[in-house]
Amino acid sequence: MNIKIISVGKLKEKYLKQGIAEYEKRLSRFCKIKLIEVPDEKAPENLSAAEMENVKQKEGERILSKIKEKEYVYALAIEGKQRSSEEFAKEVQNLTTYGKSDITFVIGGSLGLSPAVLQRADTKISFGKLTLPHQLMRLVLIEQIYRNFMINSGSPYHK
Ligand SMILES: C[S@@+](CC[C@H](N)C(=O)[O-])C[C@H]1O[C@@H](n2cnc3c(N)ncnc32)[C@H](O)[C@@H]1O
Repeated sequence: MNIKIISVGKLKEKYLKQGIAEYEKRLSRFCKIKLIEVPDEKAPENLSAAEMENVKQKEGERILSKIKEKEYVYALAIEGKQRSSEEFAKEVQNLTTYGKSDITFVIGGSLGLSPAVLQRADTKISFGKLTLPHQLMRLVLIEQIYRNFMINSGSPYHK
């Protein structure tokens, strides 16, 4: 299975980098994992609604340029569908059973994902109603992907 995580902006915090590197290492025996960062647009406080849409659109174009047609895309979105970890693990397992072995996760920038990216996505997944910082979201997501493999292999990691 090939897993790709596309996110916006450069990861700055050392503690997040270390956490993500740890899960990347753990995942390497289950799948090929690729983390892609696309440049973010400056988004100062005083942007108009149109300017905010413009930021999302530009970041969205960069995200879309990294997605191939064969990829099954999960857009991370607060308003998406919530799953339990078990449901999420089963869903990903089913995708591979039905021949979808390229799975891509997309995390938006500070203003979220553009309508074009949401439209391209095959599904939207929510990690709850709380807004998580987009950089922290990467760590939360990669841990859940690792958890998927642990659940599917019957490991006691998942209790
Ligand atoms: C700071 S949030 C963007 C907030 C923006 N107001 C929105 O509604 O998308 C940055 C990104 O992190 C991801 N994200 C944050 N919280 C999330 C949650 N609870 N569930 C799923 N994705 C989340 C989404 O991809 C979002 O685009």
